[in-house]
Amino acid sequence: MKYNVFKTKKEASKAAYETFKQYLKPNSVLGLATGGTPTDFYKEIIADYNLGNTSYKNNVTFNLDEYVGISYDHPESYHKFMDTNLFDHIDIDRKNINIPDASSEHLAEEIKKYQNKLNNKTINIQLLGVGSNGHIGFNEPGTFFNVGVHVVDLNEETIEANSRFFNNDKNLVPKQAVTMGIADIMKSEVIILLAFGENKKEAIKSLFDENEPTVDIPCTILKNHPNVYVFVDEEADYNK
Ligand SMILES: O=P(O)(O)OC[C@H]1O[C@](O)(CO)[C@@H](O)[C@@H]1O
Repeated sequence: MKYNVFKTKKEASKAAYETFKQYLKPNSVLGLATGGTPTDFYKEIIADYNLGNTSYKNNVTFNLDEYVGISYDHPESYHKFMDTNLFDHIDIDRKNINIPDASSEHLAEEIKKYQNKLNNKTINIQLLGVGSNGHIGFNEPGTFFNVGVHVVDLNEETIEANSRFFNNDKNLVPKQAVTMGIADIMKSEVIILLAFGENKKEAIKSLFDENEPTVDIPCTILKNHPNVYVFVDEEADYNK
């Protein structure tokens, strides 16, 4: 695991983008994340695209997750998030965008479909954030490492943390999500994990301690991945 500390989220995101670009090919399959963490990273993608340095015409994307129970046009749906923060600003072909359809009435079928699509591709570069409880995607503590795409009940800590996107009202936060599983994430060739803020420090620390990976802190499975880059700001630096 390569560990990189920068003063700010902005600087760390810029450096993470440089690493991303080293691996980026015109036909790379990209695994994408949402939440507060990747926003500056997406700004870097857009800025470089606007300079004419990149094109995403032939890239395929897979998002990690989506809330169950809110529509695509809800401002906090991850479909909307991706359009607003990235897809509306680059030349990606809409038919190459994959995000779990968590609003489907046939969720079990949708999950199967998403799993099949993932099984037929290799994610070349996976972008990850991490929850303060160590979740990656929405794989909450206790999730088995061999699990694929599934519906998850969000735990209290996650609902509390994400209420900042829902007028600070926990009751408005969806209680479930569809998420790629840890098994899917671990198949990615390169993982770029970003973490910003004091509340991520413990999760980051768990990536570098002497302990074996544990389902109690899902991100610790990344110790078993051969090619992970971690970018943090000073507040999330576990050495401080
Ligand atoms: O980036 P945040 O909002 O702190 O959330 C942490 C992580 O949890 C998720 O929201 C769960 O998908 C990730 O997208 C995110 O990186």
